[in-house]
Amino acid sequence: MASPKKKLQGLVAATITPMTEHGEINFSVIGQYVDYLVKEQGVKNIFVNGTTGEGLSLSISERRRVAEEWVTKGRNKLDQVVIHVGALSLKESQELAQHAAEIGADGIAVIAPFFLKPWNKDVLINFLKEVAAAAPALPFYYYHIPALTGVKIRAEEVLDGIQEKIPTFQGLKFSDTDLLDFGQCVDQNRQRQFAFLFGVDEQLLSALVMGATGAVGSTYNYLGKKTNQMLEAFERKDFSSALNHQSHSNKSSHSTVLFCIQRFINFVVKLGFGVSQTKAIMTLVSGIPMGPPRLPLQKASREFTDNAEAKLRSLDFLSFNDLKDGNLEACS
Ligand SMILES: CC(=O)N[C@H](C=O)[C@@H](O)[C@H](O)[C@H](O)CO
Ligand SMILES: CC(=O)C(=O)O
Repeated sequence: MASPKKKLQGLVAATITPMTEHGEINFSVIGQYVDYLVKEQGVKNIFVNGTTGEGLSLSISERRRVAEEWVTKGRNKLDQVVIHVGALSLKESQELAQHAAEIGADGIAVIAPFFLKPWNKDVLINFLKEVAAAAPALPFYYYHIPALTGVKIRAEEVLDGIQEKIPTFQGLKFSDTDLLDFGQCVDQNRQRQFAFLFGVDEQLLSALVMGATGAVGSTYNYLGKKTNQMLEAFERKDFSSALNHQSHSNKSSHSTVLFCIQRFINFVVKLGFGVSQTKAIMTLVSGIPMGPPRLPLQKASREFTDNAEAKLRSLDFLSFNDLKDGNLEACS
């Protein structure tokens, strides 16, 4: 049984896997990356080898080494390190789950298998159960991301009775825009101490209203500080500040943080939000080289990186320096 440890809450950064220009993993910057998240963004939880981390584009031995590096460098600095261990091969997934336990990770998360797919909730739960059983002392999270897995089984159904099947089940990472399904997950599990982690960053405020207890996302790598202020305002039940996070009321509604976060994410979405975009933006904002993604081909992403810098520097609503310093009040 999982030890009832501290509940995972607040912001969780979906970490990028830094790479060299040749596409090899650049382990040497992970320590610096931990410090950046903690000191500059106020983010102390991470989700490793997920979508943003390109977990499914890495080899199993790379995934093991990446997980080890984050756990080692995060020791005494981070609150929780959750490792995504989903894979098409149950054996590989179990191997990664066991490995996560051995290295002292704080939890594991698993997506639905996405090639030969589970056709109903019981088949999916049985797969998740087999993975969870390989790490019987680690909190287990189901990572619901139907747009990418193609597994459209509603999360509400997956959660129904899951704790009886998976005793280590501790929460849901919900990366979908169906707020009805998300709200049902919260409502149907009120007596349980599950973590409800929302994964569509641009809709976080709406998800908080529906009962999200935290959020996992790519944008918390570089918008963590501002998003934390929104969470704090929400926590104080200060909804107008959450929506309009600013100390001076004489600014136009366009200068509000929520809308600035939204504008910024919208800008990235228009660039074609993906791992290469996230890597390029994080490199520019943090100064830590994230390199190209493993996929797609490196040349294309390097072209993108050059483009991204020019575009980021010419945003009409936010200066590059204000973005870097997290001064989203400066949004105009
Ligand atoms: C598909 C994907 O990568 N989703 C991320 C996490 O679940 C989010 O953090 C998005 O990157 C973000 O919400 C922007 O759309
Ligand atoms: C965003 C997220 O949670 C992931 O990259 O897996």
